[in-house]
Amino acid sequence: MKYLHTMVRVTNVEESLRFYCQGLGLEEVRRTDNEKGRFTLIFLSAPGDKGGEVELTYNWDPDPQPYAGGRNFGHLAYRVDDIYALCQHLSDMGVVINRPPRDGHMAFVRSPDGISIELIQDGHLPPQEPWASMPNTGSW
Ligand SMILES: C[C@@H](O)C(=O)SC[C@H](NC(=O)CC[C@H](N)C(=O)O)C(=O)NCC(=O)O
Ligand code: NI
Repeated sequence: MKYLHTMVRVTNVEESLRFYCQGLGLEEVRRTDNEKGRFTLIFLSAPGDKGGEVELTYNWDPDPQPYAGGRNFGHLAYRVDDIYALCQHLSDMGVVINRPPRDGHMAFVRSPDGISIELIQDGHLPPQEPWASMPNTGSW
């Protein structure tokens, strides 16, 4: 058995690609438009990591039920090279750093649709300003 992907439903393709690609650095590997089902699937993966993909599902017609994550879904986790630089980049793009990387090891942000994303850097780094003093803005 091989892990393939995690599917998340998105309400806005452009905003989602701005977050997942321009923000996190994922790349679009393929896309399918389904005229009959009236939806688009966009598969993203981290550069050089053909293992786990994220499948963004965009339904062309608004869903009668707003997408509200159940407590049974936790997060998508990525190992990153420089957690401080990535969080600064995301913050500069207007992404809220819900849980700043105080210990230089782990941070949490959310996608435009509220999907929790865990960022992990191997090895603990000393706290670096300003993240070390940044309030924890998330409800974790
Ligand atoms: C391509 C393969 O990886 C899929 O996941 S297709 C699964 C299929 N997706 C859809 O029909 C997308 C549109 C649908 N309205 C939706 O929002 O899911 C499917 O069976 N989806 C049902 C599900 O619960 O995943
Ligand atoms: Ni799928």
